[in-house]
Amino acid sequence: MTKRARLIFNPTSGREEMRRRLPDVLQRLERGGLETSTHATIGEGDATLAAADAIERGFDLIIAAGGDGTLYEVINGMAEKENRPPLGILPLGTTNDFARALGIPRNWEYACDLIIQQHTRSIDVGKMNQRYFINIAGGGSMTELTYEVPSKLKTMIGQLAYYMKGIEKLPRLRPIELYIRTDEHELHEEVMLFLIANSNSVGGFERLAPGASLGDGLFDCLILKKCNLAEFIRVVSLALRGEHLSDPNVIYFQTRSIQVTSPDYVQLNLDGEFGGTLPCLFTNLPSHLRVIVDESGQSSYKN
Ligand SMILES: Nc1ncnc2c1ncn2[C@@H]1O[C@H](COP(=O)(O)OP(=O)(O)OP(=O)(O)O)[C@@H](O)[C@H]1O
Repeated sequence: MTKRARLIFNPTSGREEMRRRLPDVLQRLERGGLETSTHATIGEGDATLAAADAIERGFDLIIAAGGDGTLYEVINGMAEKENRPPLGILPLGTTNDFARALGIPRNWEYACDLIIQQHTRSIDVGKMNQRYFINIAGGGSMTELTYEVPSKLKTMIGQLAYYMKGIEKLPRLRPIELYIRTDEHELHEEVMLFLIANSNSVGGFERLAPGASLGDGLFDCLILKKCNLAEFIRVVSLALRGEHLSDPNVIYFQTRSIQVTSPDYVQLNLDGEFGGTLPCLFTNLPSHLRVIVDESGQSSYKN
């Protein structure tokens, strides 16, 4: 039976690939039995409204085409609804951390074929106050950098934009004072940054949270204690190799809910987007969303 899909795409994502690909994508989905209508996003927040609207209109499937930013917005439109149809992903953004965590290929034809096959997997969703995330949340000086890169700039120079911004920001590192409370831990610490990971593939740091699994109902929490620039750089280079968890400057634990407060003004980053400021409560919503994945080769998916 033909199913109705709603394709929500960001025409500015990546190198504007979706603009060129749209007719081919629609044709391929149609041939695979998915009658697909589209919504091109017009700016920030639009994908959230479009996803909520698609659920209300009873679509069988929602497809998010773009980068992590688009995906974040779509999930925020879906997470509070009672009925949540499966979510397909066409990873056409500059960064596609989440798609990579699920083993969804960047190749649009292959990604379309996965959506046609509709093999789903239930994944945990992170809730932070009234917002939702799937990859990672965090706060601290370094985590402010991702959403400061304007979308236009990202389109033009892609991944390079992140590195430029990162380098610019390094001398501005400053510690923040945090109070952290979970069922198991209570901490009061001066920290450089804290990260709450849901998946294990984050911002090019594939081994940042090696224990994180999208289906275990737990967050992997990483806290980098106050340190100097040399120590900071050492931890970052260890993190690239996945060897940072035993560093004395790193606190690591798993938990299902975590409360974070601070006397400082601390901005939050949710899946690379600005996510408000502290205080906040993070809760893991186990198996909250069904995402279409590759049945055969989920190399990086851990269960
Ligand atoms: N028509 C539009 N014009 C400009 N920005 C848009 C438009 N539609 C959506 N956006 C915004 O663009 C942001 C970035 O989108 P997305 O993540 O899909 O692409 P990207 O920048 O290539 O990838 P990433 O953010 O993963 O690096 C989204 O957060 C969204 O709010």
